[in-house]
Amino acid sequence: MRKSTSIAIGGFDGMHIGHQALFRELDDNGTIVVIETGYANLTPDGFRQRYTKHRIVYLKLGDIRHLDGAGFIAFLEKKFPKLKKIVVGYDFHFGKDRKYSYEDLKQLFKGDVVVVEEVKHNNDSVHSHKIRAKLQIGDIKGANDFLGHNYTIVGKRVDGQGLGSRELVPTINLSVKDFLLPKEGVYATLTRIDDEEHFHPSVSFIGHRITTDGSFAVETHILDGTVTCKEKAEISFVDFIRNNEKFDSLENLKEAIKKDITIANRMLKRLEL
Ligand SMILES: Cc1cc2nc3c(=O)[nH]c(=O)nc-3n(C[C@H](O)[C@H](O)[C@H](O)COP(=O)(O)O)c2cc1C
Ligand SMILES: Nc1ncnc2c1ncn2[C@@H]1O[C@H](COP(=O)(O)OP(=O)(O)OP(=O)(O)O)[C@@H](O)[C@H]1O
Repeated sequence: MRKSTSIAIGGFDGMHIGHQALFRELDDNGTIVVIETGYANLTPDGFRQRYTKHRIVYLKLGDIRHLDGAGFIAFLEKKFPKLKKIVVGYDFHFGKDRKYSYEDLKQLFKGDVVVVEEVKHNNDSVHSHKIRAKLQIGDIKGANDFLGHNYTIVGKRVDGQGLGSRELVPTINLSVKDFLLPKEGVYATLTRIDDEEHFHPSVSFIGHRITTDGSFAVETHILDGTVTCKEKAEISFVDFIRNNEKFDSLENLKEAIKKDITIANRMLKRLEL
């Protein structure tokens, strides 16, 4: 923090293409200042770091929300004594009742204030809350376009019913905390197991297993061979395949899963072209 000469400020949940436009304005000693609201569920915990090479510093909203414009600048200058440049987006607001904007920053800060113009995709303004809404309706492609990367979650391996490998297909079952889960259904995905470097093509299910025991599960079936997962896996969503369904028999579920596998293979193959 002592060395930081430029900072970008915001919530930055998702690290989407709008956020990345701000980061491009940072110099080599640039720091991303995340104001933590407690609502981050696209990139919770330390997950934002994987989407940037810049250092990230976290500030609690409660520590700064009471400050007025001058107080906020004084706070930043104390924290970053070498600060020369502040980067924010066109709609950045801060302080009590979000009363202050980039205009105030420009008036109060002695250095440069860079205001990044609205980043849009297909004429639609990119924002974290819209990405959440897209995931909740299963619009993976739309979410990924806004993110500029595949939406990715991490989970701890847990035991399943054991039914998959006996009667259907083997799956890695995951317990996922803190990440927003896309709507219930079946997805073409890429899965990284434990600390492996590469991702496996996979087909994943999120939802209540209404055909079997009714309980909620996040599971992934690996398409390129037999694997062992010790601790954790990471699922990267590529496309939506179908809704969660209740089948009359395990046979019918098995048939549906076979079709899912064919569709997932086709969707994932397109990536290699
Ligand atoms: C590709 C795929 C699609 C699935 N689709 C459904 C579904 O539509 N409805 C459902 O109730 N369960 C579905 N499941 C979950 C199965 O019910 C689950 O894998 C099975 O109960 C075995 O669970 P286990 O891994 O805990 O043994 C699906 C699983 C996979 C891998
Ligand atoms: N589409 C965008 N174009 C340009 N700047 C943006 C865009 N979205 C966010 N920013 C800027 O990035 C910083 C972080 O903003 P913030 O965390 O509020 O992102 P957001 O995507 O707007 O989130 P939410 O949807 O939850 O409001 C702010 O300085 C904001 O002005």
